[in-house]
Amino acid sequence: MLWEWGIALLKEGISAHPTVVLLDGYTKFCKDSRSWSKRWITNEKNIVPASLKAELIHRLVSSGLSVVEATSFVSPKWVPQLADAKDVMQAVSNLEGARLPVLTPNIKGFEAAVAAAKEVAIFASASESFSKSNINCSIKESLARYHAVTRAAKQLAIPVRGYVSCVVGCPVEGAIPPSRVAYVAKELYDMGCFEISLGDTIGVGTVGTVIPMLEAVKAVVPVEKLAVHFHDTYGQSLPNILISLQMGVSIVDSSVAGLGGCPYAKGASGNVATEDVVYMLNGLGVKTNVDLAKLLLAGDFINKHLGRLSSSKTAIALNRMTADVSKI
Ligand SMILES: CC(C)(COP(=O)([O-])OP(=O)([O-])OC[C@H]1O[C@@H](n2cnc3c(N)ncnc32)[C@H](O)[C@@H]1OP(=O)([O-])[O-])[C@@H](O)C(=O)NCCC(=O)NCCSC(=O)C[C@@](C)(O)CC(=O)[O-]
Repeated sequence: MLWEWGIALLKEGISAHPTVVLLDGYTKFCKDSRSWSKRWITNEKNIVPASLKAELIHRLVSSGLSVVEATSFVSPKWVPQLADAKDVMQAVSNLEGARLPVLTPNIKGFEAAVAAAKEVAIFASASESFSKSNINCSIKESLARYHAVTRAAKQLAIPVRGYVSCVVGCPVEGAIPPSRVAYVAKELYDMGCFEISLGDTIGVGTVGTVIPMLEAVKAVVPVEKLAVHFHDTYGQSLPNILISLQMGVSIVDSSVAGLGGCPYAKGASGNVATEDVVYMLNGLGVKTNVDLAKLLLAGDFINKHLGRLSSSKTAIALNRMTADVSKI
């Protein structure tokens, strides 16, 4: 009974937002943070050519994803793999049908980005230690930096998304108080971010810890402005997403083939695989506008080039099935 109620709530809740915006947060695996491969790519020895990144972005957009993060404008000293942001944006400049935001950690990155991007994202943390290791400054300093970015973006009418990292746990500090997450989320929202993505960066969150975190944030930021961003280190992303949807969140970050994993957050694995999220939402009758078959092909494409296996259970199962069918 409860479950039917939950599903009904879910459908009703989501039908208010007919398409769950799946932010495929890591197509920008060139240069920065949010690339579902970024960390992947950051850890990748060989530089992945801009043309390959652009091809993947094209494939993801053609699968129906409405937002594909394309790249980031950060220090190449910090993330050498992401030094071709401009080239990637050039290669996707006439791509229609999806928003292609880029990550910028400061005004320098923003100024470089505006020549090529129509939307940017800034990223703060609820953990002091992760803020330091990730963007080399305290939470307070990062918010001051981001005020400069959102002011500049407002003048140019460029939308800014805000991320809060380590919303459940931090590799150094352990559990993060929901009140701290709410504080950072509200600061980013109040300075003008149109959306706040809540990142369980090291994937330690469970339904039991996601609920209080979301309750604290929902008290200070409208739930329709919230997104969730789960890493799948302990395999808890899908239940965490489900409870988030039931609590009114309707924007889910994910990464094709489950790529990702942050070099600045020890032990962080890849993001939840977009294929698995889409499969779950399809099963719930939630409209996503994503063509799962095309998404699988995009995942196969990048995995082949990167010489890795997919972390998506859906991709593994469907690929095995087609292989079995082809044997008949
Ligand atoms: C923020 C900094 C730059 C501070 O790094 P810093 O060393 O403190 O910066 P700086 O101001 O001292 O500058 C150092 C050098 O970098 C240059 N520089 C300075 N800024 C830029 C820029 N934007 N673009 C290009 N170059 C830049 C600057 O010009 C200078 O060049 P030099 O004079 O030495 O030749 C650095 O820490 C950085 O780039 N960090 C980003 C690292 C990163 O990509 N982290 C992963 C993000 S993923 C994430 O946060 C999680 C998320 C969002 O996905 C959600 C989740 O899972 O939680």
